[in-house]
Amino acid sequence: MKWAIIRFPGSNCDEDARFALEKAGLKAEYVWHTETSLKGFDGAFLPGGFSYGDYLRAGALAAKSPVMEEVRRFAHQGRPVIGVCNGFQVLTEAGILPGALLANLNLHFTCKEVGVRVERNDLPFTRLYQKGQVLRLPIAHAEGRYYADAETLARLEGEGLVVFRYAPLKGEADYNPNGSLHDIAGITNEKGNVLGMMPHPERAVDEVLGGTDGLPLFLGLLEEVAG
Ligand SMILES: NC(=O)CC[C@H](N)C(=O)O
Repeated sequence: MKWAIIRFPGSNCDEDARFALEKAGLKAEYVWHTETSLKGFDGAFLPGGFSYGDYLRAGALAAKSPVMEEVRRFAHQGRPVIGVCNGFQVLTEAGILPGALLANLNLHFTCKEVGVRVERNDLPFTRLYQKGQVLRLPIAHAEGRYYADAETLARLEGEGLVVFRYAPLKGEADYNPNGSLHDIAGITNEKGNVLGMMPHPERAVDEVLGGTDGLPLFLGLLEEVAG
């Protein structure tokens, strides 16, 4: 299974994404955002970073890149698409996932480890986790506050599209790092083939990085093909 790691001007987690995918045994290649075809690829990974310097709104300009039409096609065809951090922002700005990522409530760039609860494990991305398991993953963002209108939120909850929620690691009361509604850290689409999340699983795939809780997400993608 070959993954396209989409590079926008200002992407900075592209190499981390490649490291994680390859560590899990998957093939990955970088694809510049001006490409109009993802022929030969099975999945698309939109990495974190500051595409277009986060001008206008994080992800807003990258969402208009030529390659995004292909990413949209992948999403509709049921192929796996993952957007992490800035990648999640791009997916919402492109309308591929609902809602928006607003400025953190504290108005600070927040870089720390957080608890992230797995809400469903019937997706390729989460099949190797237990439902209810709390992962320790890093976040690093200024615009990570998940927001959606009441109707969209009700639909997300009603259809079980919330995949990850911020949760206490050690019983702390202030576990939601950015003010996301319903503590939402990651969502999927109706088909369950598109994942957008603010925490960085690709930065938690080796003890030397401080933890390995992100690795099963990538290993799960491998199982999908093997199984
Ligand atoms: N690591 C990231 O992708 C975070 C950057 C992101 N554009 C932000 O909201 O700050």
